[in-house]
Amino acid sequence: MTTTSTPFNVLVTAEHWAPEAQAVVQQAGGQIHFMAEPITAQNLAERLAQTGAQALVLRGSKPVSAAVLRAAPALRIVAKNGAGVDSVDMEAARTQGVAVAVAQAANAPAVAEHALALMLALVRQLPQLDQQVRAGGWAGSNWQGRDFRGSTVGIVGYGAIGRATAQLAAALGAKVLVLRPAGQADGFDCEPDLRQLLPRVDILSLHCPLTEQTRGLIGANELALLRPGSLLINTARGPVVDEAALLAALESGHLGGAGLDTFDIEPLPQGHPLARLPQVLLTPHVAGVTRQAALRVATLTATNIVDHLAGRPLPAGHLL
Ligand SMILES: NC(=O)C1=CN([C@@H]2O[C@H](COP(=O)(O)OP(=O)(O)OC[C@H]3O[C@@H](n4cnc5c(N)ncnc54)[C@H](O)[C@@H]3O)[C@@H](O)[C@H]2O)C=CC1
Ligand SMILES: O=C(O)C(=O)CO
Repeated sequence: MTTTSTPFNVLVTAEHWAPEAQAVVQQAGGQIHFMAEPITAQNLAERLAQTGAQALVLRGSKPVSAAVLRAAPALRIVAKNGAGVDSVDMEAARTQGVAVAVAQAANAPAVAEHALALMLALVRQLPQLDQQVRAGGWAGSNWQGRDFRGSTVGIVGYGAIGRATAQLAAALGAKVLVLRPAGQADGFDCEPDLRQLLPRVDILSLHCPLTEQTRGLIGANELALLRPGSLLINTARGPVVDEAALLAALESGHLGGAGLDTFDIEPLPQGHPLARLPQVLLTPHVAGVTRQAALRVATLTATNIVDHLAGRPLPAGHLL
């Protein structure tokens, strides 16, 4: 059992957390506090100050700004209950000596399966076929689909999720091309230049974090470099893609379809133009949320907190 020397407080940016994760914290002497939605920078700062929390469990993309961190002098770790820390001011955390940890790779298999599900559904035009049958249509042998096997899948962001997605796609017979410095990544071909990679792929799947370098990484120029009829899968973060450019590429027919789990604004506003396009599959930022992944993520997040507060080093890749 993990223990820290003194009792500590953990604030969770949600109303629930897996009981198994709570048990890990409580057995180490931690007291858990929850927060109700909506969570803003202001009420998060207030609650951190009020609870004197040493650890913050970040569920979802709640704003952990410099002001929030300044309001929490006792805080020693922000533990993301997941992978993406784009809502955390990393520079301010460094300045204040607050560690930022992720549940590295714990939801990767789930996100990879979701990305692959989006790819297959789009390649086989499942949304359109489903609608056709419901409307009384029956294309039958007049329909011609296309194989996923033999497609080239481009992977941008070859970390835990990118690697898992590449493996699943390859297992189904796709060629994989990874955006990475020359050489090979686990046997997959690599291309170091995004502009060279884009015209070589049928499906582009995004798995990089949202950073100042990746914001708008896929804009109008990049979309134009994709082959006509290509597919875009974004389970990373909405702003990695220029949403207006994406819409234009879909409406012009240059892009054959898109599978999107993440958006500029979440929840996706009602009546959003993307929701009017039949060649677009939309899911509500749930790629990483399976029962199994949620449990792995929560218990790893709890272990990261307990270990860090006890002065034990976290495994490589967990502490950013
Ligand atoms: N839709 C969902 O439910 C989920 C989405 N995510 C998103 O997926 C992202 C990736 O997660 P993991 O694979 O676990 O993270 P990771 O840290 O294991 O991998 C990220 C990879 O992206 C690479 N990268 C960083 N900047 C890049 C750039 N400019 N160009 C190309 N590659 C770049 C890194 O070198 C690293 O290999 C998260 O940051 C998060 O935004 C993560 C989990 C769930
Ligand atoms: O882990 C993450 O970053 C998420 O997007 C949560 O599902």
